Amino acid sequence: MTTIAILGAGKIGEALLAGLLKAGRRPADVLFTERYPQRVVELTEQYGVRGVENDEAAALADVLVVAVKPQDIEPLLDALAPVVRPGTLVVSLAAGLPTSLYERRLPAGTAVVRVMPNTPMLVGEAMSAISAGSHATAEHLALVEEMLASVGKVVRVPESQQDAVTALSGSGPAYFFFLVEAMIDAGILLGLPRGVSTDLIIQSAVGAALMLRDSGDHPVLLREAVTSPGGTTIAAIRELENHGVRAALLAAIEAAALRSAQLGRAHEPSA
Ligand SMILES: NC(=O)C1=CN([C@@H]2O[C@H](COP(=O)(O)OP(=O)(O)OC[C@H]3O[C@@H](n4cnc5c(N)ncnc54)[C@H](OP(=O)(O)O)[C@@H]3O)[C@@H](O)[C@H]2O)C=CC1
Ligand SMILES: O=C(O)[C@@H]1CCC=N1
Repeated sequence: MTTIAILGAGKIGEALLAGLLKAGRRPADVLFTERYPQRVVELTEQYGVRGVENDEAAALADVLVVAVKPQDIEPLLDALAPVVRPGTLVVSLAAGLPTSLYERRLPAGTAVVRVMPNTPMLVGEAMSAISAGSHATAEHLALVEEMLASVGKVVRVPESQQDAVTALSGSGPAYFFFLVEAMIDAGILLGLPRGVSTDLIIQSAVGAALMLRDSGDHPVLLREAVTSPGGTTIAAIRELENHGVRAALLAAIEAAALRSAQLGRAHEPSA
């Protein structure tokens, strides 16, 4: 069985850890690293997996999944470079960081696959996009695809599209949580108890998400089916358009993609 080490078991690293175990991977086949001993204890107690140092992970694992913040990548790669074994596959989950950065800093020929996942991995509903670095083979891509398919959906994209993917599905869950939060507040404004408002909105979000996924209908058709002539929905839609919500989403997602590209540029040799 392939041994996977997750380097940096924070929010997305833990989501992957939990998702892999939930999908049936044996705790003995999953390792993680973390900076603080207390976090190591917590994760070990919760998941029954072993916390190790980064150099030990490099010695033991077939796949090293890098899940630290882009700002923490340089010291981690410095620590890994002398200990990464030939044949190890490095999988990057970090926003913005190109595979060329890893290839420059790790031993020549290291196979790297860049992945942009999202936190619904925790419930087996991740959306992950994967791209091969220049030394990653079809087998490497297939291995990463298989690993991520156990915790959600996977698509293959050219690496040049990863900043856009990061802005859409990487950050995407946050936009939906933000909308839900605002809609719950609208219920409060209308005088509903917070618990009732929360139940109404979350179940509406779940129902709408399932219709989007399972009906095969375009979102416009689904929205039109809710929008009765002279009714309540069109009164709300007019306000959303008046307040530029569509334009705000375009601008917000464009800003996220630009930030992803900027995070990558910060690690270019001349930067
Ligand atoms: N959160 C998300 O929804 C998504 C995040 N990502 C990407 O995943 C990466 C991690 O993000 P996220 O999980 O949110 O961040 P977190 O800060 O929650 O997780 C990163 C973890 O790595 C630890 N860490 C840092 N350096 C080391 C090291 N050298 N060795 C071991 N552990 C280390 C951090 O410790 P400490 O707390 O001490 O800093 C932290 O616990 C980022 O690159 C991000 O772009 C990708 C898709 C979605
Ligand atoms: O906000 C971030 O930078 C990370 C990457 C995608 C989602 N969270």
